[in-house]
Parts: sequence; structure tokens; C-alpha cells
Amino acid sequence: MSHRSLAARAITVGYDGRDVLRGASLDVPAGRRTAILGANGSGKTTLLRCLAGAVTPASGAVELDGEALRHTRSGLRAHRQEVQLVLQDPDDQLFSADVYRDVAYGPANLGLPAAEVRERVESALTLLGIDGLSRRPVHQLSYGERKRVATAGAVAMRPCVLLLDEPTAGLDPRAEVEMFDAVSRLESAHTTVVLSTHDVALALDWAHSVAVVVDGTVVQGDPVTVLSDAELLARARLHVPWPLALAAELAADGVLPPDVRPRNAAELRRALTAGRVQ
Ligand SMILES: Nc1ncnc2c1ncn2[C@@H]1O[C@H](COP(=O)(O)OP(=O)(O)OP(=O)(O)O)[C@@H](O)[C@H]1O
Repeated sequence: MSHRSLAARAITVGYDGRDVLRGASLDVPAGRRTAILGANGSGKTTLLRCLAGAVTPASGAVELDGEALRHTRSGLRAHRQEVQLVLQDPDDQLFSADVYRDVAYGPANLGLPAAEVRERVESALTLLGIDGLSRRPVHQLSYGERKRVATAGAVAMRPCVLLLDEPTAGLDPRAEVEMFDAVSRLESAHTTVVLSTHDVALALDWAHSVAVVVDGTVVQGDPVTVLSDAELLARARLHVPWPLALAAELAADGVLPPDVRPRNAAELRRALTAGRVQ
């Protein structure tokens, strides 16, 4: 398994004759963390579904390592071995009676030997910190537990790119930290991670690149630049993340220089003690 780049090139896609995305482009360079932000209904899930090959755009292309995805049976099958999507609601994804069988479903479907399926399931459950749930009936699990099981199912496919649709929505703060611990372990194992979220502070702190879905298109750039753009964020029904908003207020009070752009509490603290970030 190795990092691979994924991209959407000028895709137009909609439902029932109504376009959701109109010529939207997104770049996910290999190994770079990409966060997708946007209002409810803006098209984040639609974009992720296109990247995963689950929805076919009316025009434009999805490319993996520069090669256009072919929406044929074999093209999609090959794509899904490399790119996995974890849906926002785990109940849209889970269907087996118990956790083990659910996580094993994908690898077993690839026709892998039983020993390899077992090894993949066990390592995915360990990576998500849910070894103890292996024999539990899925319907008895809490929402947060089901979310981890759904993620383990995608991880067991050993994708090069993992797309996570709102992975922290509905999780308690500790579970959120644990989800990101799991994401870090995946990155160490050469999986490129893309996620959608409404959490602007999380995107600022975590991502290498931020993409805002707004008015049917995508505005992508480095997190500090994009998330300092109050006009863009207002159009997207988002707000400036607190570290940048607080630094701007402290700059207005003359406490910080105007060009300080902290990405998190630690950077803000450093700026306050040292006079500026870096
Ligand atoms: N299968 C579908 N059939 C018809 N319309 C759909 C379908 N899926 C999504 N839509 C519509 O497309 C638009 C974009 O939906 P999408 O789920 O991509 O948005 P989102 O940005 O992920 O929203 P949220 O933040 O609420 O999860 C919405 O208006 C939605 O109602």
C-alpha cells in the first residue's frame, strides 16, 4: 500500500436535473491531509461520493494518480480497492449481524484467503481501538462504536486513499481524539486521508489543504489563507476559526502583530509569549 494522489477535475453532478456541483475541482496530493468544509446541502458528500466512484459526474473526471476513473464494472472495482469512503451515518454502511463479519465483508469479497481476511479484520479493529467489540451484534452498539466499526470496514480494504464523511460528528471529545489517533496510524501506514467536517478549528489544525464547497464549486488552498477569508466563509455559512479570530482581535488591541496566524492553541500561546509565531 502506498500514498496515491486523487483529484476531481471540473466535475458537474446533480440529482433529478438539479446540479449540486458545477465544474468543481479538488486536488488531493499523495500523503497530504485534505479537509472539505461547506454548509449543509452544499455538496460535500456528493463530492466524496464522486471521488469514491459511487456517483458518476455528468461531466468532468475523477483521477487517481493522473489516470481518469472509468465508470465501468472493472474500472469501478479497481478504483474501490484503492479508494474507500466511510459514510457519515454508520447505519448506511453496516449490515452484518456482528462486528467481525461486517468488517470481514469487503476483504472476503475480494476473494482473499481466510487467513488474510482474519489478519486484516484484526488489524483494522486494533487500529480503531475496538478489538473488544469483535463478536458483538452491530445493532447493540452505540452510535460512536458503530462509526468506528464502519471505519474499520473501510480500513480492512487497505485503501491508498480513505475518504471520511464527517468522521467526528456525533462523537464525544475523547472519541474524537481517538478517531484522530487512528487517522494518524493510517497515515503512517501510507493511507492518504480526506475528510469532510463542519469544524473549522479542526480543519485549520489538522489539514494541509482546505477545500470549501460553496455555490456549486470548490475553493481550495492552504488552511490559514482559506480560513482567514471571512467573506468566503460567510458565503459558505462558516465562520473564521477561533485561533485566527482571537489573534485578529489581539492584533486590533495591539497585543499581537497583525500578521500572526496561529493554527491552534499552542501556536497562539507561542505567539503571545514570543511576540509572534515562528
Ligand atoms: N440521492 C439524492 N437524490 C436527490 N438529491 C440528493 C441526493 N443526495 C443529495 N441530494 C441533494 O444534493 C444536495 C447536496 O447534498 P450533500 O449530501 O452532498 O450535501 P452535504 O454538503 O454533504 O450536506 P450536509 O452537511 O448536510 O451533510 C442537497 O440539496 C441534497 O438534498
